[in-house]
Amino acid sequence: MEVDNINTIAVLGAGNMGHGIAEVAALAGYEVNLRDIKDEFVQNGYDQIEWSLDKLAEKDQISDEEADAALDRVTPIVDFEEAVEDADFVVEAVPEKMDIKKDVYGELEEYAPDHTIFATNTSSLSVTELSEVTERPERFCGMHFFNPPVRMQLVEVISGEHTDDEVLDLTEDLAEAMGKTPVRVRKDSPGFIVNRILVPLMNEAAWMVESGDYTVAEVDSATKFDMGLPMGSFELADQVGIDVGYHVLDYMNDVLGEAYEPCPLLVEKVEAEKLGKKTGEGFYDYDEGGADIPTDAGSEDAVRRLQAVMANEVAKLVANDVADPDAIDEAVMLGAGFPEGPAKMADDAGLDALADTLNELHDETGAARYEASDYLREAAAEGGFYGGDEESEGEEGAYDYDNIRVEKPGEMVGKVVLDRPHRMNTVSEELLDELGEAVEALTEDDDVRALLLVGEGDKAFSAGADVQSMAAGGGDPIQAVELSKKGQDTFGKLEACPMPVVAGIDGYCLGGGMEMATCADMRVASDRSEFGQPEHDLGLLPGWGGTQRLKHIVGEGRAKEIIFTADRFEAETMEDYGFVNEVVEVPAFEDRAFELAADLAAGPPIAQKYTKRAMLAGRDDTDAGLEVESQAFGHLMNTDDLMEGITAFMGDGEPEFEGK
Ligand SMILES: C/C=C/C(=O)SCCNC(=O)CCNC(=O)[C@H](O)C(C)(C)COP(=O)(O)OP(=O)(O)OC[C@H]1O[C@@H](n2cnc3c(N)ncnc32)[C@H](O)[C@@H]1OP(=O)(O)O
Repeated sequence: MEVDNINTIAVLGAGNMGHGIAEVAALAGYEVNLRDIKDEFVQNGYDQIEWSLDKLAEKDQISDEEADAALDRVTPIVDFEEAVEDADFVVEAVPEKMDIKKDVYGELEEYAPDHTIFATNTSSLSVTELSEVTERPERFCGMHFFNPPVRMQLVEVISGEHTDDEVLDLTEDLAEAMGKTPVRVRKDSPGFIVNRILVPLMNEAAWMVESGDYTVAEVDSATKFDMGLPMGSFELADQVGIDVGYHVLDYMNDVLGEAYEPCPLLVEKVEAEKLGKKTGEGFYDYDEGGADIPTDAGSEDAVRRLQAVMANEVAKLVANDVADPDAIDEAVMLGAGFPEGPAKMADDAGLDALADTLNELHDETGAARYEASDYLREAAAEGGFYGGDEESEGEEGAYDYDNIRVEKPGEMVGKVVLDRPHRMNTVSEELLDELGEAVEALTEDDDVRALLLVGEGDKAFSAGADVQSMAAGGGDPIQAVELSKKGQDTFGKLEACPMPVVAGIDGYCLGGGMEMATCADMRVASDRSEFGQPEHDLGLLPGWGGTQRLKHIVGEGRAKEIIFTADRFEAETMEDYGFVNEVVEVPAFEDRAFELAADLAAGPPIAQKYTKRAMLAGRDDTDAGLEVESQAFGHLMNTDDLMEGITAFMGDGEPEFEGK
């Protein structure tokens, strides 16, 4: 079966995950049978879908017509046979109890057509064990969505022991057709990828406090502000539910052994029913304002310990062939919002140092959880999980980055894609470094004569500085000055790049993202794009050149309006203000942005370079600009490009400039 043969999807269970998955499937154009055991359950799920679709339409993420059409595709059903008899694919999302799920599969096998694929949305149970209840274990896999499915990009596609590869391929195709990013989990291993990293992290946080060496505030400050993770470890445990984390850990403990022994601190919380946010109290008291994490209570020791434990989990997953480091990193960034994956973080920290930390803790405590996996040392000897190959040449020659992609789509265009769609292509320090390097390398690349700068995905060009990784600086003023300078300098490279630069903007273009786009020579935007400098709303100012560069494009009055109001502006308004050169409807946007870049790439490189240089030099000093202009005018007299241009003009042809 191919993904195109899937028309009807049955979603079993209309709870939080079930109705969310049904919504995603309906939005992707599938007929969806949403089934639960009682009318009121299934109706409640249906109402939630309606509410969520309305919200998407309110936010202009879909049109009213698309919302209505998606809802029309969902049929709420209680009768089991009716729900599955015409289903090509079934996603089961009933409660996380082995017995309940097994009963459901018994019934499902009875009524589902032979060709139907079964996928369980379990986050913690064995896919293999569930598959063995059915008569089609080879057409059974895990399809683990994250909560809420409509917003979370990641789907872990898990192979059971008997699953056919074609079934995994098809399930990945289906996840992509639903607009999600699938990550393959090659083995049915407890916690799969994301929970396998997060749950031991929470457990280690608890052991650190249990040992008396750290407080909750110190561990959470280290996690959130030193490591830059979206939440403190305890804050995360409270958010997920301490009981949920505990049950996954308990299962890991059963299957994987002593290294996953739950910390007594977690057990105490579960026994006292202080389960986190949902019960009003966990590690934090939510009647008293919840998590209030100090920005400066972390320490290098605490960070190293948490990183060492995560690195050990990465090593075990890789050694056991569950997933590769890049799949682990992608899954954890998409599923847990980490700014960087745990394998990359561990490589940066140094695997030998992390293994030493584990050894020291093991010597001190004798606890199995600190036994370093053999593979951790092996990977260290090979230069890291990525084998020290981060600098190696990728398909596009030397262009191999983590936060951006460089492509050469032809016609002498160098395309730079801001590639952090899981975080709205926000700009981290690493992204700045990579962008600066890429602009320099592209400038030297003979195959490239114009740059096209775009954002990955359809949500954002860039939503600005990554506030989370900015907070990871712990609010240090000196570091912030340096960060501001780095952004100014990097975008300055774009501005001073001798080639024409086009920014292709589709979606949000905010804060630092707008400051980056300001440094392009021309801006093409889709009609759904929104612009703004929201920094004043955060008590900041546009510190990557926004106070200086924007006014040269829109004038000081408009620049002040944009910065002081911190409002969001539509593409057409920004066209009126002179910021956007051209607004294009969404379907035509990509082609038009490329076409403009390709047009500019066909222009005379030397004249273009000097034009940019003269205009930049003349920005604050017209005489200096005029001087550059006249000198450049003289230089151009001596170029082959001038002859080519004039000959083509006389002969009525198109010039072919060579930059000579
Ligand atoms: C010197 C330069 C300074 C600056 O640039 S300061 C930053 C300026 N930028 C902003 O203030 C924009 C902040 N973001 C927003 O206002 C909203 O987001 C949007 C309007 C862009 C989108 O809203 P919606 O569609 O409702 O999505 P969502 O749930 O808010 O965001 C999706 C995920 O993206 C993360 N995110 C968005 N912007 C940033 C950011 N600037 N820094 C870090 N993360 C960001 C969110 O947190 C969330 O993540 P999760 O799904 O994990 O909850």
